Amino acid sequence: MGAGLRAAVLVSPAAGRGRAPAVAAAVLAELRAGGVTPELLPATTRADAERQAAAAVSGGVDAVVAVGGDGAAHAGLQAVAGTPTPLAVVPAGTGNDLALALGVPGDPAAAARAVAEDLAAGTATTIDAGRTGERWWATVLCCGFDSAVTDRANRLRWPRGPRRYDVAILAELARLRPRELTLVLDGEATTLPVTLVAVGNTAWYGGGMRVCPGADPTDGRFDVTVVGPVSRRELVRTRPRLAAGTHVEHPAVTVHRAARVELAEVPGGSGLTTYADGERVAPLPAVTDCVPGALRVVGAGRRPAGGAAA
Ligand SMILES: Nc1ncnc2c1ncn2[C@@H]1O[C@H](COP(=O)(O)OP(=O)(O)OP(=O)(O)O)[C@@H](O)[C@H]1O
Repeated sequence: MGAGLRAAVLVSPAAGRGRAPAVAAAVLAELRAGGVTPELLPATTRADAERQAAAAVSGGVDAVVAVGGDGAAHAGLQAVAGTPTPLAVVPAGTGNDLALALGVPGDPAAAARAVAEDLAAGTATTIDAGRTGERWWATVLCCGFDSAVTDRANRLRWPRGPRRYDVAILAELARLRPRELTLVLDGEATTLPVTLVAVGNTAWYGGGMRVCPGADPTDGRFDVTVVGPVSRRELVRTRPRLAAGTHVEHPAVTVHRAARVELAEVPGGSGLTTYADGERVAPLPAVTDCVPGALRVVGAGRRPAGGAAA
């Protein structure tokens, strides 16, 4: 049954500060041992990765395996979403929120074994995916404080690594103020001051923060967490509660469900953009749809979503 199985493998060169390339050989070996022929794609940029993965899907591979963090998965997703070809994520990045939500083993070799097992057995899990303009995403789309931090961190030349985020957070905290957004949820519009909006297909973003704790990627809808105006002090004090998802009990936080989410700044806004899977997705105004069952995944369901590695 497993004869002739082929998987295109994307390795995110910088993921996990070099962890993805370091585990790639073990991942390829596990795939081969499980009867799957890996085809390593030589992409060195995100655009190459997307193009090469799309060509591999057209060429009839049985799966696209993304080795890296959520950015690697995001690149693979562009090629497979809306097609029957499944995506596999092998967690080796700084942020592995999709792997966490899907219950993928935390160890890259074990994750690759699970992929080969599912491909050989012909089993896959189907989940929803978000679509904003032409971009697909799988985890959480965010707009507001968090997207401004990521935007700023990406513009900083110094310091390098995760410290960039610390500097960007301090800079954005210093200029923290609510932004007037028009939020349209399944056609119902409200204009309100917000600190951030998180549109969740799955629960986690930012490397293990459970921002949309009730999000279920099989229910055909997003969970939308809206954080209203909060002071700097409250934001700093409430952020640690994101890990457990208890921030939703804060009086400034509301949670909504919708299949279509439209976000726009009121005129004179500050040029906000949206990020999803840790990647820049689209500037405002942005319309996002939950596309039911758009993504098939293999190697998932080996532990509870968000659970500790088995
Ligand atoms: N195959 C690839 N080739 C080149 N670049 C890629 C590839 N896959 C992903 N990238 C890009 O590399 C960056 C980092 O990758 P990824 O998100 O997988 O790792 P990470 O460790 O979680 O990264 P970060 O900590 O920077 O978020 C992303 O911006 C992504 O777009």
